[in-house]
Amino acid sequence: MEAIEDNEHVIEVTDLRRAYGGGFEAVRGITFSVDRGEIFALLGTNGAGKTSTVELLEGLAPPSGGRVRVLGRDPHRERAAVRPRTGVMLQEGGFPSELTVAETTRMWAGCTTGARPAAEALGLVGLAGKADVRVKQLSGGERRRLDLALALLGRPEVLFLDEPTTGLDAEGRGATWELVRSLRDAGTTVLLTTHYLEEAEDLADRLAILHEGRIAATGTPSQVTADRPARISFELPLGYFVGDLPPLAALGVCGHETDGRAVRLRTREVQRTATGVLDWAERTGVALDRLEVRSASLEEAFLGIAKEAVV
Ligand SMILES: Nc1ncnc2c1ncn2[C@@H]1O[C@H](COP(=O)(O)OP(=O)(O)OP(=O)(O)O)[C@@H](O)[C@H]1O
Repeated sequence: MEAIEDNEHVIEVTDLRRAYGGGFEAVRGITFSVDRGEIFALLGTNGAGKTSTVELLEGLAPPSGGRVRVLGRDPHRERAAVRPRTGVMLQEGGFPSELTVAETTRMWAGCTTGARPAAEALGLVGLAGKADVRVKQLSGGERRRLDLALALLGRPEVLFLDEPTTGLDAEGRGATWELVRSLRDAGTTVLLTTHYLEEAEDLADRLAILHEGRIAATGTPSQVTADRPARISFELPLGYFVGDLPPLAALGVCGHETDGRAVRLRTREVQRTATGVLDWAERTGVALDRLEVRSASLEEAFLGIAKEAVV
């Protein structure tokens, strides 16, 4: 099979659009690319267009506008060439529930060219001990892991993971993240959708936040959070109020909240604000309890984007 050049993008999406039967446009001109060995996360509110986009990447439907390339090819028109080189983990894997885990995996392997041995795929996702259990008896989290094992059977170069850790407990989620990282380190390109922002923050090399069919923010997790205000929080001693601090605007504060003695300041100039607050505490001779300085999390960036878009 012809391989794409190393310097080309493994996934390339240009001004992509998808309209449904009634004329509703779920994907409204998005552009991004994913390089070999990168983990790219698509985030977004419900109905933002993540699944609609991933289905186009998987070649399940043609776009209504724009262009999509996976491994240098059109995944819809050249599906026969692209599909064997990709692994797909859908939101709801549909397999016969009466079969055992091993039977299901072997059946799937039978339809996959160059498949890994079933036991190896099950071992990767920690299901080796469940080989003889019927699929219907698996827990929700175990079914998710079986979905992942099936997606990995063909040693895919590109892996599409649609909400891979939904229903998994903290341990299962951690194990899946570790597996995805090791696949990435071995050169697999991963595109995932997720509702867990800490998952994207932890796992993704780069990400895009979709909102109403458009990309509202994209970059590395730290680029996406960089222009969001950081937070400085502390508790004032009894008898002191936020009005006792120097004028907040002069400290570079762009917003604040108080709750009893607790004060939370938002700032884009963390050093200036923190120095101003600590200088004041020193001069006044007060101790600030529970002092914390935190840069914006992806969750704050996400909520900010959703809120701005509503205004
Ligand atoms: N077959 C369809 N016909 C018409 N509209 C559809 C169809 N499939 C999806 N939509 C609409 O397109 C929009 C995007 O849906 P999509 O499933 O891509 O969102 P999503 O970001 O994956 O959402 P979620 O996080 O809820 O899974 C939604 O408003 C949805 O109702």
